[in-house]
Amino acid sequence: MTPALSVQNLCKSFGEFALQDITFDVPCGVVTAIIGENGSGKSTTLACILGQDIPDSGTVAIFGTDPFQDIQAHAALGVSGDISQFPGAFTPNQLESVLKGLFPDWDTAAWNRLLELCQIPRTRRIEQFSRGMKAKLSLAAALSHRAKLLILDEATAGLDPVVREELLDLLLEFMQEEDHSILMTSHISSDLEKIADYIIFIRNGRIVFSEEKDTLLEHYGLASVSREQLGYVDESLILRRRVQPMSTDLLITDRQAFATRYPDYVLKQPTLDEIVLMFTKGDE
Ligand SMILES: Nc1ncnc2c1ncn2[C@@H]1O[C@H](COP(=O)(O)OP(=O)(O)OP(=O)(O)O)[C@@H](O)[C@H]1O
Repeated sequence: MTPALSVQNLCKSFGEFALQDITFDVPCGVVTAIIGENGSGKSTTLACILGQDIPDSGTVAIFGTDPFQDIQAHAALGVSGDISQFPGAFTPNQLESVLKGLFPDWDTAAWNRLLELCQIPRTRRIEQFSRGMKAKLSLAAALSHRAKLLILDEATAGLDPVVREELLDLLLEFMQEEDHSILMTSHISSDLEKIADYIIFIRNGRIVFSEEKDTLLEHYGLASVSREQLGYVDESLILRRRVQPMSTDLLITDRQAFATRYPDYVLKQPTLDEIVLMFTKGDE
């Protein structure tokens, strides 16, 4: 099946920073999250996909076609978060008039429902909105033009837990349709643990790993071993290691196998943050 989004060998340099050979697909029906430290290249990747930055090389296909040649592919795309900036002088009602003209499939009923649900005032200027209100408005707009692929850049950043939960519920509702997909960036691992199916970790402009979230959380393990215990551990089970003052942390690829072979060792299921930390601070 044609993926919702296919990114091949994307490269983009800004002085010392270089996005290098970014390649991944977002299959239909899947939520893919790009994670990584500040400045690792997440937003640049999205900006290249959306044509806001011109890549030095590489290709982007949305539902199999070049989004810059095929207007239909563009209409299939909903954008939210930092990358979607609406004119502050507009009210939501004025914004709707513009969006209706831009998107032939505009769904007025969905827009009305979402504005009601998110308690967005229709006649207040957007520049007077709080960050949470802007985030909800931008997601409402993305969800109201019957997009099949949502691209969300830090869509839940800076929001209180209640608003975050509301936005995540809207995204989960969007994902009820099997041909819908999401590509998102986020630093909030609890959000990702709730909605992402696939995790792509970028560091210094390169993909370090891309893996199913369930594989990361269900199969990986985090062991804490003494120097003596470390000597007995089968190297082939160790993905990353991080030396601590009193022990060594090991990121293990097969938690079950490790638990069977070393039943007395301290071992737990890692969080997404701990996995990222092991890839960032640990050694191979
Ligand atoms: N228009 C630009 N001109 C020059 N440098 C840029 C530009 N856009 C991004 N960069 C640089 O590219 C690098 C990656 O930035 P990017 O915004 O993609 O990171 P990020 O992973 O999204 O970070 P964050 O988590 O902080 O949002 C940074 O070093 C940034 O300074």
